[in-house]
Amino acid sequence: MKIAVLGAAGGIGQPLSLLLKMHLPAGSELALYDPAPMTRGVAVDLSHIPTAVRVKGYTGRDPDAALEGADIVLIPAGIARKPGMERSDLFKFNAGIVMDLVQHCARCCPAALIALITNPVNSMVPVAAEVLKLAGVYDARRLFGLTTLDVVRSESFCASDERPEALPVQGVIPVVGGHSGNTIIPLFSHLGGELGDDAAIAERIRRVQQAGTDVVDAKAGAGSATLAMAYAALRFCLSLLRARQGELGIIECAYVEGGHAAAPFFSQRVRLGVDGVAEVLSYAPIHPVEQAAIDAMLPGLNEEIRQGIDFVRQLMPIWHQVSR
Ligand SMILES: NC(=O)c1ccc[n+]([C@@H]2O[C@H](COP(=O)([O-])OP(=O)(O)OC[C@H]3O[C@@H](n4cnc5c(N)ncnc54)[C@H](O)[C@@H]3O)[C@@H](O)[C@H]2O)c1
Ligand SMILES: O=C(O)C[C@H](O)C(=O)O
Repeated sequence: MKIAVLGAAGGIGQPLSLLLKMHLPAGSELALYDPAPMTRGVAVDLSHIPTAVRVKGYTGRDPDAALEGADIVLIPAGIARKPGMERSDLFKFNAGIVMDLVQHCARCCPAALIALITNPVNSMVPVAAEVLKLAGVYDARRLFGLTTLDVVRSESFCASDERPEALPVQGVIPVVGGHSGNTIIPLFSHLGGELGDDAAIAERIRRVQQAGTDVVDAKAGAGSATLAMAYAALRFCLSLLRARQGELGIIECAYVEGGHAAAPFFSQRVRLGVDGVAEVLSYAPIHPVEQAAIDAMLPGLNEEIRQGIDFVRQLMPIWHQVSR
């Protein structure tokens, strides 16, 4: 299997590449692309770790050599938030980057599974979908927005300093909706047991929704979540790989197209198979507080989706003229 990381020299890209070098199955190939000149150095550095994973660094203007033959493409390319910013403020910088990179994916590895980390995820996945559609290679089963960090946080927040052993079984708490502010809806009701009153449930949801901003504020201008994100992306990538190699029963949450009546793209539990999403799974039944949170955020989520689609539909014709 060949795994390409686009944005590999960045805050997420470096620890993610390290984790991949350590945990990918023996014989895998890791292709690291970033326009930052240090990328080859990152690859040389990682190549000194004695695991049976080949690493190669690529820089320069386009990622084609890194993408050639890739089975999975992980994209943490683009800028991150600073205090006071919303994820949506990143749209104008990151949409062009994603549009460009996904065009290269369409050309060089049209059958690859693509997992987008770049924010705002709620709009970037529709951007990528439109690009792939225009290139004639779109398959909704193969495109994912990464929301695993919300799942990871929901699991972590079940434990506390007093009860570090309270971590739930991995994957039991689905996080649905999207990946920004109130579109992030962790369904703690799936844990079963005593949930507390409505205010307590709402507060648990709010804590997960706020978690990204807490990191941004705590890093005080030096970026957003990188380390837990790298862990989350590794976890998701290994699930994709296991499913691609035929293992059954692999379930993850991800922001994908289809499967939800109220929004064309929605983060939900999916069963993974050889070609990506094999089945979108129901998250019912849920608590009324969780349902109210979903209902309240849907207009905003649909607006973010529309922004991504419109961006590509307006820009792609101009883009093609300029690049001809
Ligand atoms: N989905 C999530 O849960 C989640 C979590 C954390 C961060 N993020 C997002 O991930 C993105 C990256 O965050 P970061 O902290 O690694 O940022 P960063 O600035 O540290 O790194 C981004 C990297 O992207 C590279 N880059 C820029 N243009 C590129 C291009 N055209 N092709 C390839 N690489 C390119 C830069 O050179 C840089 O190395 C941000 O948009 C951030 O908001 C998402
Ligand atoms: O909050 C951010 O800007 C980064 C990421 O989306 C996160 O949830 O940590």
